[in-house]
Amino acid sequence: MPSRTRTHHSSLSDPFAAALQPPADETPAARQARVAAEAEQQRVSDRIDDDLRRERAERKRRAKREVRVLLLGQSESGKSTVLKNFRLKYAPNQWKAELRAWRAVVQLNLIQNVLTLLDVMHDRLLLPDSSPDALPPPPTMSFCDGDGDARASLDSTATATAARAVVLTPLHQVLHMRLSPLRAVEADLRRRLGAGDPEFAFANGEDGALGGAGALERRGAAGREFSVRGWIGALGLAGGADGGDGEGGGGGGEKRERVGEGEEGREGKVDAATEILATVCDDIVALWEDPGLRELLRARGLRIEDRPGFFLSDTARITSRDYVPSDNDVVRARLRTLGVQEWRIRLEHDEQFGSEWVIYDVGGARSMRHAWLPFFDAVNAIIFLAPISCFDERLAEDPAVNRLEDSLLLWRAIVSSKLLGKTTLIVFLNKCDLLKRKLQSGIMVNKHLISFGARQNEVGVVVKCASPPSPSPQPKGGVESAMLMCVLGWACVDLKEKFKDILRADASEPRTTYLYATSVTDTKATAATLNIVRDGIIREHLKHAEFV
Ligand SMILES: Nc1nc2c(ncn2[C@@H]2O[C@H](COP(=O)(O)OP(=O)(O)OP(=O)(O)O)[C@@H](O)[C@H]2O)c(=O)[nH]1
Ligand SMILES: [Mg+2]
Repeated sequence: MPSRTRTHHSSLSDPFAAALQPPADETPAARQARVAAEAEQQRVSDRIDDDLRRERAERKRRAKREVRVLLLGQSESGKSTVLKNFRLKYAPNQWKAELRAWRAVVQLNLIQNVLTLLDVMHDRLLLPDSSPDALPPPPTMSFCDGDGDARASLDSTATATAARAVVLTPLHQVLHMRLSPLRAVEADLRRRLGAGDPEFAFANGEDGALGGAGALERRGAAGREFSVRGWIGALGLAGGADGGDGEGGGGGGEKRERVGEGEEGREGKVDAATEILATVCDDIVALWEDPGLRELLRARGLRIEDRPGFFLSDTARITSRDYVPSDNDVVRARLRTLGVQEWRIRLEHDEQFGSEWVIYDVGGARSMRHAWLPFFDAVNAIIFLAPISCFDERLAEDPAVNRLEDSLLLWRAIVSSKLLGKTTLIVFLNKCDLLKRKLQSGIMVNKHLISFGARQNEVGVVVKCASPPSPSPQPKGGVESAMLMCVLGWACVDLKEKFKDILRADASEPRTTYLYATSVTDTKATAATLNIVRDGIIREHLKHAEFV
């Protein structure tokens, strides 16, 4: 056995090879067993190599099939809401399976609505004779625009005076007292949804999001906002490989109990939050329908019904013991995003190319925007959300900045980015429903947006449009409604132009860009828009991949 002898000799200078050598006195039977074992080891090793090769090839195939989309826009622009719409439309079975898990979030939103009302009353009940200065600004999430500090302070003085004129009664005191236990329920729900977990955080100004806010503001809706790094973790959803849907950015951490099931799921009984909510249902309804409180809200310029996560109109339904959130409840529920969440969505009933989508949902607050950059060169398309209803609001993180101006600045940064030169850009001019409501209440766009100054004197144009030129049909509701449609149309058309102007002036490369006026809480209309968007993205993707 010359070769063996040779190997044996070479092993003298190689301690590792020496260790692997068969003993010099190996018997034929032992040799046979050894050779068989080595062959088996080789077979296993080859199988592992094959598996890895197959996995790599599958990953490559998948990457070709995958469509990657990045959702961008300031906080509260509607990014997560678009993601929800996408899942509702294209992964309906998984969506349905998760509805129940959203119950705690909707309950938390409702309780936060109630606590905001209690805070508004609290100051009034505590300070019946206080001076106007003692009253803090209204607890809106974003700041209403003023024409500078002096004007703002005049406004707040007038607001405080009007609020002081509202009389609260002992009934308000009783309701306040009866509903106060909801503070503990709120804390409990927050804990169940992830408080104390380093992966989760509250928006209590940790990122400067509430800078410059007054005391009530800090206690108000914004201060209460709840943030999560990932729904799957917060809601205790199964997610991941089986469902073809999971989260990357926020992954890890222990699996919490399924909050949607809570104690009920484990023990067949109703959980504490649900039980307490059921017992205070009538008090919540009484408080929300109370004329005195409504007057106080009006006096303080607080339109809580326009705030994200508003559920007071659905109190009876949500506080029932067997409440399961509807599609629309989940779409309207507010859960602020932290960091970047990666969602893998396998489109149900769709086997063709483009059946796998990876959607990145990011936190939109200023302090989180640095985390967007690493995803720029990895996506086929960006859906940019610009909430156009916020023309009269200022950024929570920087009250000096108008929210609409911030969106325009963000848009400019995106179109001028060289990294995004080949990326399909889609803009959703979002929250058109809220814009319509604001215009209906008499607020004018050009009063708040400096860059719309040129339009300031063109209200006449709107008035002239009161009788729409034929052949446009007269909208239902007569001249007033026609005027409103005109204002809305004018604002949208003008804003669309504004976004296009920026694209023309600042784009790093010329490219197709799609702009849509949306209200993404309207799931039916959004489903139709998403279909068009999906087809457009796939077409662009195929073009770049040189498949067509
Ligand atoms: N009325 C109305 N509300 C909307 C619309 N789009 C989003 N919302 C609501 O606005 C709130 C904020 O939406 P999100 O999707 O959470 O906003 P986001 O951009 O993900 O915000 P961050 O996670 O903070 O970056 C939610 O309560 C939504 O239901 C819209 O078109 N109309
Ligand atoms: Mg979000």
